[in-house]
Amino acid sequence: MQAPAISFLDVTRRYPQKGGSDVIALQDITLSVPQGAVTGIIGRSGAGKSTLLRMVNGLERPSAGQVMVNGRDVGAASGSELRAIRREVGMIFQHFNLLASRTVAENIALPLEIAGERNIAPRVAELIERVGLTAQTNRYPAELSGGQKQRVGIARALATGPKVLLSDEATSALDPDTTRQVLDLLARINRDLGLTILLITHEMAVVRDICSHVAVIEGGQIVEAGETYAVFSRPAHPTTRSFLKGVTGVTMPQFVAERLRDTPEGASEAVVQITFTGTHATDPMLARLTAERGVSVNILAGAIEEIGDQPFGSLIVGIPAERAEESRRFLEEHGLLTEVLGYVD
Ligand SMILES: Nc1ncnc2c1ncn2[C@@H]1O[C@H](COP(=O)(O)OP(=O)(O)OP(=O)(O)O)[C@@H](O)[C@H]1O
Repeated sequence: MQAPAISFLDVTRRYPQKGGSDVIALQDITLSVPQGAVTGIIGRSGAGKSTLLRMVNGLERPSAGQVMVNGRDVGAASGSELRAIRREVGMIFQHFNLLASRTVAENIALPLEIAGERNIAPRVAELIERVGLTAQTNRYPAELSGGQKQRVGIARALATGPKVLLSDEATSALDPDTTRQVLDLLARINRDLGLTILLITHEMAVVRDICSHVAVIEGGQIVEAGETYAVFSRPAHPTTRSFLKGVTGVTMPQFVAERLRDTPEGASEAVVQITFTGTHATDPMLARLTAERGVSVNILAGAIEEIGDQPFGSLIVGIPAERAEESRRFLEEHGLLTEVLGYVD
């Protein structure tokens, strides 16, 4: 197996407080970020996301443990070694951090100038084309939309040819359409350049849309991590479940919600949510349930999305109450996930 692009090994970060106990921003974090993948770290405000991200380019150092980037120990690096790591790690920001007095081209050229590169113009032109800003080459940041500013940020981060791109809430200041476009651009860059992307976000929709892997952080600890489709289909931690509310799957139709109750006594149907991922998504399991077991299934709502490159389907169905348990077992045995949401008369 390929070595991870980034590994956090038992990383703790404490901030000493004058006259008080330390703030523990991160505690015993162990996490691998796979090469060439898009990995999302999701958490609420204050969970420790920024601290974790900033360790990858040495803006923060661990109080204990190690952060390895492409086999190099960032926490122990100094001087030229740290500069070498930083050339391999680009970063984009929520508020873009562009220089107002420089044009699009001049902002993108800046890291190349700092690195002492010559013959910068062709490289800048290529980067501008990659992010779709050729018509804006000589504009100033104040003349650009938020999405265009973030494209400049992305081109600037790519200028020195990094292997890893860090994204600090890059779409949090953008509207949903612009967010979609910027995420599409990041996904394309990940594919075309094989760049590893590590992003932090507080929105599960961002994880759903571009991350193949996800880690959920709370109170400075990773509470759940794995491939996105796996975490989405079987979220184990309550925090993950609360982040997932409304982000995937189907919403219960109003006419069902109004009649739903918790107890099965005397009910005619059980209302069951069925989730299927990967290859199971296209299996005609409901048809088989009817054909093989003679159970008639009443489809109430459904949606199929793509999560982490895998089909991810959710259905809400009505199943005759007295056959519900047997039907659930049948579906689970064939790799689908089921949950009884309630009962209707
Ligand atoms: N320099 C510092 N000194 C003291 N405490 C700090 C410092 N930086 C961060 N912290 C604390 O560490 C914890 C984690 O902060 P961090 O900024 O990493 O969280 P976050 O998840 O990125 O939050 P947000 O989304 O609000 O930026 C918080 O409790 C924060 O107050």
